Amino acid sequence: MPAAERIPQTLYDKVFQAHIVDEKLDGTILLYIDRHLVHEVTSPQAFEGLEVAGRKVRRPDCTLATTDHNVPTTSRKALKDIASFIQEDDSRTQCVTLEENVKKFGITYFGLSDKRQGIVHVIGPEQGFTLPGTTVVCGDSHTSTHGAFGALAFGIGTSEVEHVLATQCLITKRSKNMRIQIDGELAPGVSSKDVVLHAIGKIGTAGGTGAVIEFCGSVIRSLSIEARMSICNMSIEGGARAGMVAPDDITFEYLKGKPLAPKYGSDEWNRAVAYWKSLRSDPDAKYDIDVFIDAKDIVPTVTWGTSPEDVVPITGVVPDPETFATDAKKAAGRRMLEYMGLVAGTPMEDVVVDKVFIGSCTNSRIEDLRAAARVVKGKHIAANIKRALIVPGSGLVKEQAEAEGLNKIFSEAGFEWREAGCSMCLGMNPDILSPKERCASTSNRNFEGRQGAQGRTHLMSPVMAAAAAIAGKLADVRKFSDYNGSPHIEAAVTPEPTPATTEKAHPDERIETDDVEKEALADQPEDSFPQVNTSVIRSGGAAAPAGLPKFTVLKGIAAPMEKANIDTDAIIPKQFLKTIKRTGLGSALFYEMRYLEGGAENPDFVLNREPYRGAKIIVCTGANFGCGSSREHAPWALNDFGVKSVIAPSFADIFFNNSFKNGMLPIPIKDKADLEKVHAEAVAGREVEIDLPNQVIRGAGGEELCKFDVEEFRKHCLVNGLDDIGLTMQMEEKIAEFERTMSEETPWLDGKGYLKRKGQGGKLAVKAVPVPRTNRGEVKGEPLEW
Ligand SMILES: CC(C)[C@H](C(=O)O)[C@@H](O)C(=O)O
Ligand code: SF4
Repeated sequence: MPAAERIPQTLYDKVFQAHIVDEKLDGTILLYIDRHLVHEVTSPQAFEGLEVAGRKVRRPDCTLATTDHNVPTTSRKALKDIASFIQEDDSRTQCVTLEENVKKFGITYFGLSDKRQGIVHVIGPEQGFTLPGTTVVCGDSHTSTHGAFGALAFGIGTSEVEHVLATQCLITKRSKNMRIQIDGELAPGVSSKDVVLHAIGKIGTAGGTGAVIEFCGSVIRSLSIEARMSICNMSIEGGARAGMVAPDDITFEYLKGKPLAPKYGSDEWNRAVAYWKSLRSDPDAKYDIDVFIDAKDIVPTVTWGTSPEDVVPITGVVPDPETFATDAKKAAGRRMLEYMGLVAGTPMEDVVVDKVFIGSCTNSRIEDLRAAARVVKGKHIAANIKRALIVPGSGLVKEQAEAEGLNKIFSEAGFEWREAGCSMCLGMNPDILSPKERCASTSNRNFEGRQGAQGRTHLMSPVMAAAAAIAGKLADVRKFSDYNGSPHIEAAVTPEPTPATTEKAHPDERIETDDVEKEALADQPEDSFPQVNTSVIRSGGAAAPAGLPKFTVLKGIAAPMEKANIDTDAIIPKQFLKTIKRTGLGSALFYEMRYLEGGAENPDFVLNREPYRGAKIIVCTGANFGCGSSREHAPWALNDFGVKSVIAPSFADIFFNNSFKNGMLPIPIKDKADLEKVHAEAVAGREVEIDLPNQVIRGAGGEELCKFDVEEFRKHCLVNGLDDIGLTMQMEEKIAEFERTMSEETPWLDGKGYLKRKGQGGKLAVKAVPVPRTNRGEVKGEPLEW
């Protein structure tokens, strides 16, 4: 597959190129997907869509499902089945629905009685399902985690989940190349989480918009796979589509003996490793954005605000919003301090904590637990700590930790030792914060209400969370007597080979951290796609079902908003993700902002005021609209409310995609003067007209306010109301041909054992039965859930 190229390529270019099934004139690409992970929250509507259209899952052998977000983390000793185990109705429905779907569609599934169950981004790597050079997707934004293996891994929305289930392909575009190079040596007490929090603080939450980040440099090379996963995991918090690390001996070492990896020492293994070794950026490859970080500038880092970019060294103080660059930033900063219950100037080490959460797909792997256990060993959590939870990322992590006695160390120190799941990372299960409770958390998002309505989250590394639990307040782990001076915690055990990489510093391209540059980063042009002359866009023929209402001209009231970084947790909070339908979410749109405590409408919120109650358009002057989670519930809620178009300076990638899949039109307008014209109309309460065929926005009197860009293929689908799954299915021959080549060139990607169960249909019972072979054809005797 990896043919020699004349144009120097990055790691991302190589993996992307190797998966192109078809490319249109406008740069729209049909990309083959090797690995699809599925969980209960973002899949019900996708399976329903398949069923309604009478479609099958194309590659059950390349699809792996588990249940993680909704599951209680209490003891499973008395577990009979998921239906009787989950108390909360909607959570139960979602999990039971997944079990029905995996049976119906013949997909491998790790349920609660299977020790391989866990957070979807922990189990994929653990099983060797995630492999270098693969494309990996999941209806979940933190799919970026898998990039640690040199995979191109990214989150998708539910419509795209359906698309991949049906076709094993996705319609996409090339991303920009971004490189974050971290050189030097990490000091004791500084971990990969500090590296990524520091990087996000530097680039901002929109810094990586439209880009795939390659993490490189001597620090990355020295890190274990687990640590690399923590870094790639939070690429999404830096706004990027994905994060990647070139595979090396550390990667190969990790994969040895993994159930779904090629068998170590076999011809297939050797062939795979030879291919994987080619997955390095060419020495003269070009990056659109380059960032350089010196390891000696990184200290243990914590967040103070409600966005992952609000970071400060633990030795610092709560920042003063009055010193921020613009009025909008000052106002946002004031709101954050109020929400977080903090006073500017307070030393971070004086901030008292109520709860501690060590878990999530960022930091719930064995290495994280070992590091935290080292800090708490022989100590006890402070008297003011109401609860301290350790939630292993998977049943296998839990088992390993117990074998090492870590559970004992934690229990003796006063921590709760829980079962695997997402838990208090977003609290879709019963593990939540009470209002105003403050949490030291190893998770990845500190958005308002994320861990519980009005909960206050501070993000940090596992050793820092452990230190906070012992101190009862945010604490500098380096001050723990037996911790200071010990070697770096996440150094990989395998000796580092000397790779021929491009990892040299580019001093003249280093970026500074001020806000102006953060914005400039976010504003990098998105569409520099090469025009490759292959086939032309098909128009929807008879075989293309017209599944969506057509979008041509939209005229209506536009609601003005001014905030930057409006995240999808704010658009639709987690408690509403438990639905298995796409409709009915309109009343929950912007729930926390729209309603006061007790449920009355907040009269200050724009959508509660006339004439905006009937808004069809939102005009937001703040950048990065729709950042955060991949939940398609966000566009569903907007759509259900009646909003069909959002206009903003920039959008987060997944939200942007998800909107089009629902017949909605997100319009990025970078020109401040143009955006201000539309915003002024919205503020005046006048109607705005969006004319998609002519790509013009007009005022109420028909006068032109500005023009806008839209990709040709997306416009075509919107104007004609086309279901793009139908369009992709017309490409059957090309997809089948791609699969034939793939089976010859990368045979280790065919899930042989899984294929065996293809076609067993809906007759399977949900019970543990021994499966003689894994998809590698080896005898394992491990029970599967069905
Ligand atoms: C439920 C899912 C859509 C969501 C995501 O995409 O990130 C969740 O995992 C989260 O962390 O908010
Ligand atoms: S971010 Fe949290 S909720 Fe989302 S997948 Fe990871 S652990 Fe689960």
